[in-house]
Amino acid sequence: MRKQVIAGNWKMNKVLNEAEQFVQAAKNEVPGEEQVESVVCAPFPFLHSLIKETEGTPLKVGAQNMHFEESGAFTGEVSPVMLKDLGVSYVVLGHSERRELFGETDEDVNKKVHAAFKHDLTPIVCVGETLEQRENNETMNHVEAQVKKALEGLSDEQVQQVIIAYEPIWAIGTGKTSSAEDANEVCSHIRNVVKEFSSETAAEAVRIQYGGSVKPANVDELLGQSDIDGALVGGASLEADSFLKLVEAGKHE
Ligand SMILES: O=C[C@H](O)COP(=O)(O)O
Repeated sequence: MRKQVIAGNWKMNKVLNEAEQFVQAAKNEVPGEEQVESVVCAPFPFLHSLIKETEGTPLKVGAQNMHFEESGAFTGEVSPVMLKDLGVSYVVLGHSERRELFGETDEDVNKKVHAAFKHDLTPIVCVGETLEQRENNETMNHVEAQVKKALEGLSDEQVQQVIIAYEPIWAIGTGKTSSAEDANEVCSHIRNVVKEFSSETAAEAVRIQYGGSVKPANVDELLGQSDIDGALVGGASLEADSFLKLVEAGKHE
């Protein structure tokens, strides 16, 4: 049985004081790690403080991006070595906003996934189609290509540890959610892709989240699907109350 992982992606929101207040309110209220994995992926300037604040609690801290190089002349970038040194556990890679707004390619995402494993960070790899691709029935092919490119060169054991977040781009921040059945169909396809690409063991182990306007009102139905193992949540993860409802739902599935 795969453990659900509920990750909040705060994106470029909050100031330090607000971030600290959030984790103070949530860190001892989230269920134990054996029931559900609870993660907040915060902006870089908050990571150090939030990791100190959450030490010894089930609430884990993730980053929203990183460079694939360990160090060097990459002005403005943050390396996996820096994240690991701070105590970061998870890193969101290849979010559609990174791909669309900052030109990240599948090759970049693949290099970042390898760098994450090298530094013992759990990658949350985002894939998903545009509205146009969905309307042209290209969803499955597009998502399949993204998954294969992101996982290229990983060992079977590494694939088992990856978290894949399926986020239809048209559902992000729009209030439009994929129906639970449609989301599950794509997640199930992703699991089959992993099976062909890697192994049945990897396909059984890999966690596949859904993301795109997940909120307390729809999370139960989404997490109740056979191939959805958690959620990557933007807007509804910004308030502790709402985030706690989401992780509570993960516990029940
Ligand atoms: O990473 C999170 C996703 O982009 C979903 O964002 P949203 O929950 O605000 O739609």
